[in-house]
Amino acid sequence: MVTEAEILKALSVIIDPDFNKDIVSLGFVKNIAINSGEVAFTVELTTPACPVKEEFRRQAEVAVSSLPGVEKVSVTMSAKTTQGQAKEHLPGVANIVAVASGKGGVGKSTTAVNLAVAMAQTGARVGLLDADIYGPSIPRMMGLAGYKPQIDYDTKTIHPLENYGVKTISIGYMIEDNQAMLWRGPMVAGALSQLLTDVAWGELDYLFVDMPPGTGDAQLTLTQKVPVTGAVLVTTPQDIALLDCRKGIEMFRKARVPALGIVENMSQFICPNCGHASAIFAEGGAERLSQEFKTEVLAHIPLDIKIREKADEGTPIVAAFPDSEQAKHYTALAGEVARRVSIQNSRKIDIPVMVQG
Ligand SMILES: Nc1ncnc2c1ncn2[C@@H]1O[C@H](COP(=O)(O)OP(=O)(O)OP(=O)(O)O)[C@@H](O)[C@H]1O
Repeated sequence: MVTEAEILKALSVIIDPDFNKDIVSLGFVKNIAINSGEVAFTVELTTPACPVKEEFRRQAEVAVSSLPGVEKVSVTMSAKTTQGQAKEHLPGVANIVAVASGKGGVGKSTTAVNLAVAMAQTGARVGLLDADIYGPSIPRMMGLAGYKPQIDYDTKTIHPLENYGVKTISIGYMIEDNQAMLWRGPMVAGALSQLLTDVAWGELDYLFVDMPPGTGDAQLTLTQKVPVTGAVLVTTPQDIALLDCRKGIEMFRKARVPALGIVENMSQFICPNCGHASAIFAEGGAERLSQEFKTEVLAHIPLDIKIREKADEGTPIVAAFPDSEQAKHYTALAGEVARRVSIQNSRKIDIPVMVQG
């Protein structure tokens, strides 16, 4: 009969490319059960959104099936998301990921919503906090406009609203349209602090924070109040957007928040009639920026009418058409973000946080 040691030896040829180590040394192999010729075990990854999950399963099956005496192999794939330092400050939240842009209107909220829903579709527990206090668009994009969250005044807790598997909170749920437009810095900081600390998120693997554009009060509040695992920077390929994106990366760097990578949105125009892709703006800018800052381009999202229509209707494209070409970009992006978060956490860099109040 095959032994546990033989199984582990066979599985130790499988290398996780992100950590550059084999899955046995990484402690991913669990619950080995041997019943004469039948072998079962679990491979526990660092995120349910692992882009190479199925490849790991296949390799594990092949490796163990080739052992003498093994007739049947069943591999269970599971995941335990690695923890950033958020948990100490927001109990239950494993990682906070900021979705930011230097410039307004580049599609940051559209990206944040589709990324959050795509991540939830992998089985991860996901929250989305709308930190765009002046112009909250999450309620509309998540199909939750007009809904009000339940607020428990005794315990000072706000209960998030949920749609498409994502828990969300936004100042837009609590105030009438455009009321916050006239708020000043301290009010913005106060409102955001409250959204950061008083929401009953429950257990989350990823809390995405849709930031307002630029490098202002909200960015300061977020990075000073809670430990952010990393930032996803959204830009369009235009020079001016890239220039502002650079400022965004620099701002997060100063706050000791690493850039997980860049999303180039409206990369190419996809003609709704013939499907032809044309690069309206210059190409290669996001790549140059990522090289300069030693980060990665996580996705190129096309300028596509369906993406806009679905966002406006309150059904993000990944929820409306999960198998579409457009949705695949966001699903791949979710995998890349999850990957970068796992890598970031494995580095165990001590990100000092200046926690205030
Ligand atoms: N890839 C895309 N294809 C087509 N339309 C898009 C795409 N990304 C975003 N849009 C559209 O562009 C407009 C601006 O997008 P969005 O509101 O997400 O930008 P933003 O950067 O969050 O803006 P703000 O700075 O106001 O917060 C919206 O109408 C949205 O539907």
